[in-house]
Amino acid sequence: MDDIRKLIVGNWKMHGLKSALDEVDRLAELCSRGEPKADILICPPATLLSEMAGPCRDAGFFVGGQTCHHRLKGAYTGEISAEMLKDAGATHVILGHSERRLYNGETNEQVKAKAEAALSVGLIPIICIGETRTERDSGQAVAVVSQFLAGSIPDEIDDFIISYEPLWAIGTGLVPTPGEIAEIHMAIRQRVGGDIPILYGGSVKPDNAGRILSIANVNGALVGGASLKADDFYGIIKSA
Ligand SMILES: O=C(CO)COP(=O)(O)O
Repeated sequence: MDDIRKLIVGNWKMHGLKSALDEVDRLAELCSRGEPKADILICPPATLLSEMAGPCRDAGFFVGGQTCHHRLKGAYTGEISAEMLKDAGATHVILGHSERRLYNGETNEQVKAKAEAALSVGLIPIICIGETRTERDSGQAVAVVSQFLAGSIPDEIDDFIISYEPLWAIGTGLVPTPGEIAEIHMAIRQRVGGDIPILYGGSVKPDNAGRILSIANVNGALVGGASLKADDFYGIIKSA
């Protein structure tokens, strides 16, 4: 559905010391010059979440986590629970990002359990899915994405967000053609129904955001590198 309000998400990944709060101030200043037509969500490292929640709320931005544990509490050294994210001011949590699937071995089953934990405390999960270059080149992109969807979305929920992030487009400057994005987003739309926002992620920049965000069933963007500097991120927000 193209009448879903666009959502532009900044995934800061493992970037950002306290000095990054200046970028939030700068973004707030840029956005205050004109009413943004998109919702804005920043997902900083967990260490910055509490401190960023206040300034973000004042500026009308949401803040979110980058992952959470599937249990709400317990003896899990180094982990962070959905409830802790919520307590720190988060409204959303990114789950199943390909970097976590790759480096932390996250499976669809774990992503699904994490999404259930997030939903149980009122956080909106942003579930990431996407194919590798090899899978795309062998014509399996739609099938791979469908498998991710079938495996990682909890049953009977209607408050979640999907982000399609082809692995080969993350941090590479490569972007699928509009037709390729449209095909995958349509396949996702058919699976999740009309009201679920579907984001695109992977090398979204100020100079290609307008083109990407105008593709059917693209309801927003999940932005990595270009979300770290307020001016770049605002360039994307403006395109929405
Ligand atoms: O992984 C991404 C967002 O989650 C995309 O990262 P880039 O925008 O740096 O390609």
